[in-house]
Amino acid sequence: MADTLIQTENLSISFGAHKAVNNVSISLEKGLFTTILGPNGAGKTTLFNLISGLLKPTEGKIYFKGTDITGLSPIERVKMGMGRSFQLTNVFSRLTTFENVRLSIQAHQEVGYKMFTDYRKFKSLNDKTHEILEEVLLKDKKDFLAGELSHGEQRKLELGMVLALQPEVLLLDEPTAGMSIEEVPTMIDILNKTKEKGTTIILIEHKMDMVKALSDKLIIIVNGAKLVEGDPEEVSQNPEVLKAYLGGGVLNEPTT
Ligand SMILES: Nc1ncnc2c1ncn2[C@@H]1O[C@H](COP(=O)(O)OP(=O)(O)OP(=O)(O)O)[C@@H](O)[C@H]1O
Repeated sequence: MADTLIQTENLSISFGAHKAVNNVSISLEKGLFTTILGPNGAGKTTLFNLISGLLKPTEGKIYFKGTDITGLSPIERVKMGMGRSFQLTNVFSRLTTFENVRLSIQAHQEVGYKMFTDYRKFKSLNDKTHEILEEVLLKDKKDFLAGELSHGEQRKLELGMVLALQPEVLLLDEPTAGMSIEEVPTMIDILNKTKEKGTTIILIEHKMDMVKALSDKLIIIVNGAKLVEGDPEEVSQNPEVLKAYLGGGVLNEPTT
């Protein structure tokens, strides 16, 4: 049995009278690729916001490697090894692809402008930037302004900027949203390689072909509550899950 990396215990949040996340207890294991699935408005992004610290729960606890992190800020959680993508809001469109990734590494290493006087630091930073650009398949675009990249390339850049933070666990909310169908397989490749390197990945995704290609474990959220979690094959045959997906079609069809 793999080690638990993140655990939520009876996690809830209400917006007014609406309980967007309702008493959710889940375990996210080290090394596993876990996908969180559920209908629109089920509470998946809100659950991510609670795990990454953007929202504070009304009730319940969150643990990272056994430590209670419920009261910690998002930045403190990043420093502990939790990385989350933010739907392009962190990409600087007037900097090059290369500069965006390098800045992210610099921020993580807390290296200021003084590094430009230290050649070795400068070189190791540039080498690391090249390495990440290669991982996210953007080496050829390194000198392009981020604003000139296609939407799909910007999503890869965003992923590169999160990888620059060397996270132990990566929280990805629909990383292919808005991408063309042709670009999706490259994102699947990148995520598979990231997993092979030992990063634990938690994904929110609607594209079933992608979910099937990547997931070791599924967690189904419906109406803010956990319906079921477990092995993808078993979960996708679960009668309650099929019912929640209106007759079972959704889990068996490749969708947009
Ligand atoms: N800050 C907020 N204030 C009020 N209601 C909110 C807030 N954030 C989310 N909600 C509500 O909580 C519910 C869950 O939203 P959430 O975005 O988490 O769903 P989701 O499962 O990620 O949906 P989708 O798949 O469409 O992205 C929705 O009804 C949404 O309107």
